[in-house]
Amino acid sequence: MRRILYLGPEGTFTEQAARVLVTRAYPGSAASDSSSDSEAQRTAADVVLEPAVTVQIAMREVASGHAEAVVAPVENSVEGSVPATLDALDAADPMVAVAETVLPVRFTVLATPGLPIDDIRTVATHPHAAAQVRQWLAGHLPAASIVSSTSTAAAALEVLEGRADAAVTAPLAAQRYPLDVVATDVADVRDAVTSFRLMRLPGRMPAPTGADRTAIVVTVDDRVGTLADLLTELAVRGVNLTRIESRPTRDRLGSYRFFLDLDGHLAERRVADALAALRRRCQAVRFLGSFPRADGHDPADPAPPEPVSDAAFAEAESWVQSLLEGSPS
Ligand SMILES: O=C(O)C(=O)C[C@]1(C(=O)O)C=C[C@@H](O)C=C1
Repeated sequence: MRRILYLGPEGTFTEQAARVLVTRAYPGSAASDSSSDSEAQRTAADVVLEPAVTVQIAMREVASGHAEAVVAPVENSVEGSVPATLDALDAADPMVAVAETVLPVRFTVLATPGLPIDDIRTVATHPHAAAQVRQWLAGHLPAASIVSSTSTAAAALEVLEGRADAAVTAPLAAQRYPLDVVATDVADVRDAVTSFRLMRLPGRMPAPTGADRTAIVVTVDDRVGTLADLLTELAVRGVNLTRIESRPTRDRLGSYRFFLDLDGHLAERRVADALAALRRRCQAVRFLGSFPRADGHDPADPAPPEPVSDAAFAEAESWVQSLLEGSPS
């Protein structure tokens, strides 16, 4: 039985994402049974979805071989990267992403059964969720203070256990926990989305699709122009940077690692060549996976410019080879 762990408990946005990703990454699995009330939810194809308390715990389980993969939130369009996931990833070397999905994020507010709205004094939720409903809370529950929880479903559990009056949750939580629904479809920013990735130990990489993403994390020297040099290596090879996020290395003040997302697949020459250049330039480069982009291929996306196409790389390499062999072509 292959265990796929997600940020739990049951009823998180991450569970919703895990169901999408598992179906995609493990064809033949049917991860759509949301009616199951068992802790570990069985799917077909020997895959079982299981909640974990934190992403860090889930990644440790994968690293130790006790679980096959983990699904974690990576980035939200309103609040940015999810630091807990980046830090867990940093600690869980090696771990690579093989699939991603993007979900619309609209919240449901749940409360202690029978509690009048005016009596709600504490609202529990995940910090990323809190940041997406601040205006709504100020308008509808101005007297309530926000209590931080490890996930939106953990917040629902806190209400169930009497440690908070209300919780800002994923819609799925309303099906999983016997709480009163105070409001649905809550979001300060209407079209907010969060991206999630399925990550596992390195193995067979997903094949290039023409619309892929490559993730890496780099450690650079603290000197003038180091970041500019790094970005230049990407730019000259026509590699588009879609995200750059710094996280402290935790060694000392002012020391950072950079998480980068690039358009393209490691199997494309320009991407491989750029990573090789970064390997020469940076203190450390860690590969975090090449996988199909959730948004698929945008027909408006231009193909890589001719000087950095795979064909151009191959032609130039065989020209250099011909020089080495003394028969210039
Ligand atoms: O708490 C959850 O339900 C999660 O899946 C986590 C998470 C996040 O980390 O951003 C996922 C989507 C929403 O943006 C809010 C919370």
